[in-house]
Amino acid sequence: MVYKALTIAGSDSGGGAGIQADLKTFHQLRVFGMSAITAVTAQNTLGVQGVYPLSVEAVERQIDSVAVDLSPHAVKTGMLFSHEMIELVAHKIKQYKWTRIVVDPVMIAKGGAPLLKQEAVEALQRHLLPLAYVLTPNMPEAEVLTNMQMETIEQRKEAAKKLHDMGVRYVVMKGGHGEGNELIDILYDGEQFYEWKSKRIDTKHTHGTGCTFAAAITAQLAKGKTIYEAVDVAKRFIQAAVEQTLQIGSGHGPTNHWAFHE
Ligand SMILES: Nc1ncnc2c1ncn2[C@@H]1O[C@H](COP(=O)(O)OP(=O)(O)OP(=O)(O)O)[C@@H](O)[C@H]1O
Ligand SMILES: Cc1ncc(CO)c(N)n1
Repeated sequence: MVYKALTIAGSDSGGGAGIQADLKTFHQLRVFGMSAITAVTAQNTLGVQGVYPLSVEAVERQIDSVAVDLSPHAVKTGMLFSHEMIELVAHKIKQYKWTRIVVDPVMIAKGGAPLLKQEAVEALQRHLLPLAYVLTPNMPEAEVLTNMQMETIEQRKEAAKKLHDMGVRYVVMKGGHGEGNELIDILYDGEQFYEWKSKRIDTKHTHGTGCTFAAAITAQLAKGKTIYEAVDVAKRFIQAAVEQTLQIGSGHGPTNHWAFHE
């Protein structure tokens, strides 16, 4: 059986985040990767030098081409940039009756460059969250989506409940932006919370951690794994990828997509 996953996201020329991180992660987890590119970014380990969105029509064609011929088992969304693109993606998810949807609500790159227009946040809340099987916000993204504070674990759990109320099936709150040496990722399934704790690795090479983590969840869901199993593998995948970074580029380098073996 060949498991297939589609990523609808932006291209990172530097290869560490976006479409490139997703495809490398799918591949490493033995899932056939396909892509619909929403925007091309000129990007490296030093930052984002340019953002060039594709037309809605170009994205629609890519999604249709994949959908009619290659039927993905799971779909991930990353950088969507505008409300028009969000509405299109929501429409396509409904049209093709896709259910295993992982929405990574990408808003800004680590260096601060915007990857989603501010006015598109409402479209994300209205159109995409209700279709999300899994939502993987980092702490600043969860703050924007819920208008709630994320300082304590209790506050993050309350925010997860609110996101669940907004229509998300499973909320995975990433803990990369937290304080202290311990990193806590939280899964909320509407009833219970599950926590993954790990030691924060002291490195500046964390470009693309969020994309890679969400892509690993997507790959596991494509194989029919449960959400708990998917997050568990993703956590181990990202831990190994940050632990064994490649030390390339002179800024915030990419993670190592070769590091984890199932
Ligand atoms: N320094 C670190 N050491 C270990 N794990 C980390 C580290 N930084 C992030 N992670 C893990 O990586 C995953 C992604 O978390 P994070 O909150 O950094 O995502 P993100 O901000 O969306 O990343 P990006 O915007 O760079 O794609 C989480 O599982 C988190 O626990
Ligand atoms: C294209 C793209 N998507 C997502 C991120 C977030 O890490 C990034 N830096 N670039």
